[in-house]
Amino acid sequence: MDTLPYDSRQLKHCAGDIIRNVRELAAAGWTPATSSNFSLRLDDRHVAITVSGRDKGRLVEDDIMVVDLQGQPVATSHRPSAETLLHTQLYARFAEVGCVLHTHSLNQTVASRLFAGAGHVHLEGYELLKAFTGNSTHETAIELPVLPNSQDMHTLAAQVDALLDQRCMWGYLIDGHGLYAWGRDMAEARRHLDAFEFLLGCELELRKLQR
Ligand SMILES: CSCCC(=O)C(=O)COP(=O)(O)O
Ligand SMILES: [Zn+2]
Repeated sequence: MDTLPYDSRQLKHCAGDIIRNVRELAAAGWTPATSSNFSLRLDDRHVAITVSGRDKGRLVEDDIMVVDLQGQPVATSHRPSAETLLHTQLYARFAEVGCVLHTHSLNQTVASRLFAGAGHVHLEGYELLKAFTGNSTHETAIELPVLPNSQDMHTLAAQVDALLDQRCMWGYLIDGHGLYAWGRDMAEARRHLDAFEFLLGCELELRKLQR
């Protein structure tokens, strides 16, 4: 009999979705050296998230585990991502958030260093801004926040909460670290992640050309 507090078929479904998508992100070089972490909402109290320290390009079903909305492991001895709190804070705060993706691509990491002083990356006038839910024209701008890095997830989560108190956003950079992006489901979170990656690449190229 299944006595788990979540639907194990749903976990299997989520694990497959994470594995398929992360394989593509890893093939693009966005998850170097066991970096990055990924999650999907299972239900209103549980989240499927990657186990800490695994090679994200070679994930198997056993590399996806369940945590509650406080980030505590549920019915498993696995250790969840070291950055679990940065995922669960979004699920706990927004009932509509269904997926959180975190990657360490070269563009994301270089941009986080370059724009750390400004505290944000200004993205304006790009057609691709329409990839972000809520935008319907290129005649708009997004400030992608760049937060100071910390090994203390409570410090990082407090910075994110302070930003979310002020504005609606679909992602942020952490200095010298990488990008967090989210959405209502995997497709939307992937679209946001892909759009941030492309736009950061554009900004870095422009900086090179303007030198
Ligand atoms: C070797 S990468 C350092 C940790 C990190 O930033 C990351 O994204 C992966 O951590 P996890 O515990 O989720 O494997
Ligand atoms: Zn990371």
